[in-house]
Amino acid sequence: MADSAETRKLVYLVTGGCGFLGEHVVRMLLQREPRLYELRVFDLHLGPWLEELKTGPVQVTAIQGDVTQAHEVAAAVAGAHVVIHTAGLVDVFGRASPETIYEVNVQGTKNVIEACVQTGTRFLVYTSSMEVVGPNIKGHPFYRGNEDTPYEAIHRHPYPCSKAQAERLVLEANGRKVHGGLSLVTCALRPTGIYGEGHQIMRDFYHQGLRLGGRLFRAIPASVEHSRVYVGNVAWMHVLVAQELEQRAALMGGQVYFCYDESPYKSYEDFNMEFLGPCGLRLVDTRLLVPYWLLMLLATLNALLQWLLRPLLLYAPLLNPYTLAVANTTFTVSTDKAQRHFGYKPLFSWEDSRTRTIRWV
Ligand SMILES: NC(=O)C1=CN([C@@H]2O[C@H](COP(=O)(O)OP(=O)(O)OC[C@H]3O[C@@H](n4cnc5c(N)ncnc54)[C@H](O)[C@@H]3O)[C@@H](O)[C@H]2O)C=CC1
Ligand SMILES: C[C@H](CCCC(C)(C)O)[C@H]1CC[C@H]2[C@@H]3[C@H](O)CC4=CC(=O)CC[C@]4(C)[C@H]3CC[C@]12C
Repeated sequence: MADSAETRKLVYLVTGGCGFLGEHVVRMLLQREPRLYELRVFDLHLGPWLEELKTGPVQVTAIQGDVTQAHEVAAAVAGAHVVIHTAGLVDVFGRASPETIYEVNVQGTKNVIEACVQTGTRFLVYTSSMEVVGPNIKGHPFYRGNEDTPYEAIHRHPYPCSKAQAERLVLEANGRKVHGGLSLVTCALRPTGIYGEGHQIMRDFYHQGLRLGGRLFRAIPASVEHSRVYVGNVAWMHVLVAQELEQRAALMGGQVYFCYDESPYKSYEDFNMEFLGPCGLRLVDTRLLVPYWLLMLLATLNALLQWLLRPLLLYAPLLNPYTLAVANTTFTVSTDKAQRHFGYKPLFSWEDSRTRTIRWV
């Protein structure tokens, strides 16, 4: 029934559709949006897995393009009903320059907004980040906070600064008149640290553990808690928002939502052990041997080395003053705003999310 030509009439565009989150959004749309007629997947680097999706009832159009190029974005957006903008440069390790991070995350988002306005696309869902809130440069904990919790969101690092700027642009664009005279409806989703199939840092930790004889070394106190969210639930939340934006425009337009599910609050390292433990790794407590001041010193040395070596090679280890500060600051969310506004409930239980991730690692 859902496959009849009359029910399939919507065109969706997913920017960054070949990334870790983007691929899950693309697959979720194909599974859970019966009104889909065409799905445009826009990315700088297209994945070979897209080919296998082209045989189904939905027209899957792969578009190799760059969000920093306004004309490429406008061509991809033209005729789309909904844009899900996940493309971004996720870099907290100093791999890219601050200018490039701004170009992709801020200018790229401006281009997406302007393309919607020019071409008459009315619904825009933006993948923001918890990082637009915190942890802030003062290392203040954010404990079981929600979208209305007061918090000093002050940042210096280019990644959170660029995400915050882009999120503001998206929210301010809500209500703008698009081509044809109707209003643009926008909203932003703020995932906490995402995990699941395709999470590259998890694989890196796994390989690092193997190299160290099946051990990883605890650097951060177990009492520092983080919220984490399964990629399938983040994708589901994007799909649900996209589906509900039209009917609930007055309520949801211009709003932000944290992405949450039933994943337990744990330290970054203990949480990773939920998956790496069953894969044969163990976490060794060396915190008494490596005190925080020594870690900070190592992180600062890494930053200095990165700067010194930059003319010769790219040195970008996981540990730097910023990642250490994020890993060492409690950031947990507790909210039901997405449930109240558009009926979100996690699609995957914690057990499911854990099993799927372990299988992937
Ligand atoms: N990974 C995480 O824990 C979190 C990620 N986010 C946000 O989610 C979004 C997706 O992140 P991930 O999937 O983790 O990253 P990712 O790096 O796996 O995916 C980003 C995608 O965007 C594409 N892209 C980058 N620059 C582009 C450009 N100039 N033009 C077109 N496409 C471009 C990349 O090729 C990639 O496929 C990002 O906006 C990120 O800020 C938010 C919170 C947490
Ligand atoms: C890589 C960090 C852990 C290494 C710490 C060390 C070296 C002491 O073991 C990761 C700790 C927290 C992560 C970030 C957090 O989950 C929030 C994020 C949100 C985003 O939008 C993008 C990714 C990230 C910044 C994420 C990046 C890795 C950590 C810093």
